[in-house]
Amino acid sequence: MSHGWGYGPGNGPDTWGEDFPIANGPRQSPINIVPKDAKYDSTLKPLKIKYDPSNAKGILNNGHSFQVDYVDDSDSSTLTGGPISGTYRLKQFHFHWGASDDRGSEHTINGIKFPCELHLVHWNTKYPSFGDAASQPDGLAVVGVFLKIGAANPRLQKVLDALDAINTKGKQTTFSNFDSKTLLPGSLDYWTYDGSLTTPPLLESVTWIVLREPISVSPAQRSASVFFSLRPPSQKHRAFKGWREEYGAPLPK
Ligand SMILES: NS(=O)(=O)NCC1=CS(=O)(=O)c2ccccc21
Ligand SMILES: [Zn+2]
Repeated sequence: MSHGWGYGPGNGPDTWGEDFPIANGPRQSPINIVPKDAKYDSTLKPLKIKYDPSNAKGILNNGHSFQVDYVDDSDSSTLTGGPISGTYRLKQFHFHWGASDDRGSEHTINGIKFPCELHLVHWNTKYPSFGDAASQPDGLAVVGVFLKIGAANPRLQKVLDALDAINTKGKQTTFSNFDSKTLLPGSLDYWTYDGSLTTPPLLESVTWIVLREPISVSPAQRSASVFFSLRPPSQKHRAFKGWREEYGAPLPK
């Protein structure tokens, strides 16, 4: 009997294509980002992020990571601007951690892995629901934020403190009044490309918006989440573009 997907030797990313043939599709994520190869696009806009802390609903151990789910029945927590058209609603955020400081992120920059990567998942309100949007080429927009080892990040602490209550797969608990905007770095400069979910079902419905500036996490904070550690999947090379705040100037090479 085939066991579920994961990051182990028998069920890791190299095996996912057996149950999810789209793993060999044309716009699979994650990728390696090479800043000097980013193409400037004058049509790119600044990101507009509006999150209502009261939309935070709960925190769940989904067996592969932990995710904070948001109420998404109105446009009170949205992503607009950037490379996307229309309004995308925040659905959830989650993290990808490594078992050690030298790995964990899914995207890489010049082949370098970060110890962690935050994903804020949004869905296009031109579709009636998240489920409908997830199967459309412009259905999802995920903001990726790298975490680097450094000073303790107080804004992460509320999330980390909740992990003890969800220490087994399927456990969830209330998680309210959390402003996920506080997790973002000072600069919203980004790279963007059309890609996919990085985990099964690997749907090719994601506009990736990867922020250039990382946020910090302390060694103690990282190890507090190591029991969610995930081995990052292999990277694929895909075209991507860069945007910078000053008059839409290209990101420095
Ligand atoms: N790392 S990732 O954000 O690309 N994939 C995780 C993910 C985000 S999601 O909520 O869109 C979703 C629905 C179903 C299966 C996985 C996922
Ligand atoms: Zn993710």
